[in-house]
Amino acid sequence: MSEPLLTLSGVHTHIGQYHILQGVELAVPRGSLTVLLGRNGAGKTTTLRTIMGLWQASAGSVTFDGRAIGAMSTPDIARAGIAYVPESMAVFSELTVRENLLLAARGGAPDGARLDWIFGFFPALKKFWNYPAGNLSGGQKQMVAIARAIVEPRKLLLIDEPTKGLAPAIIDSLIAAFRELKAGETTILLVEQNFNFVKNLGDNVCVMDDGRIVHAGAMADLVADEALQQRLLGLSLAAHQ
Ligand SMILES: Nc1ncnc2c1ncn2[C@@H]1O[C@H](COP(=O)(O)OP(=O)(O)OP(=O)(O)O)[C@@H](O)[C@H]1O
Repeated sequence: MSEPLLTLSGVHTHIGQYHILQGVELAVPRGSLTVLLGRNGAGKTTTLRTIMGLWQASAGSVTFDGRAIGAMSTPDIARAGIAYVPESMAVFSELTVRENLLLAARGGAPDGARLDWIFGFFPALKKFWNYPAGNLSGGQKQMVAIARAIVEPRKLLLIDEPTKGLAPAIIDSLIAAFRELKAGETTILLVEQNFNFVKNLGDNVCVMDDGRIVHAGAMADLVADEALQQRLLGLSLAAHQ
């Protein structure tokens, strides 16, 4: 088997005086969609922010595509091929959808074929192309945020809870978009609390609790084992079904 695209080994992260990540071990295989599940406050967002260099790990290593990225700056990590879609949907409200995407394209104006591909699963973006992004609904803003991350090919997408607050029809278009991305060889690390959304989408699953990975395996194995689901996800399932 080839080396994972991303590996976290013994990663500890402190935020101020708080010891949040406590030895995270995580491997994201190339071309896979890996889901990071866990209850509120488990450390999922902190893991993504640590990978992105927004928090500095106090110990351990982060390796991406064969390079140690733990000491690199966030812009350098982005240039290395990682895109991050935070939970807060990073869009520029005053700018149009078009301008939001143009700004995200580092290599000049986005390729027309790529835009058509994005419009294929997010038609609303074409419709509201010249509207300020701030006027869009929450689901549409989420589409803009994801479109910004995929406007150019990236090796790895980090996506934090994309379904939060979204209507089922929009969740369906997100599922289609993630399937397409995966088919196009983009590796995805997806933080979610909505098990129903990810159970047919993820190849692998990691479950976090108290700043550590407490389970890692194939999603199909977790889906087939209700006792394990209950043990690992009882709290979050009860809260989110
Ligand atoms: N800026 C911060 N200052 C202090 N503590 C923080 C900060 N950000 C996160 N934490 C704490 O770190 C812990 C992990 O938070 P994190 O956001 O990583 O969890 P999460 O698993 O993503 O949770 P959720 O599903 O609720 O988003 C929590 O106890 C949280 O209160």
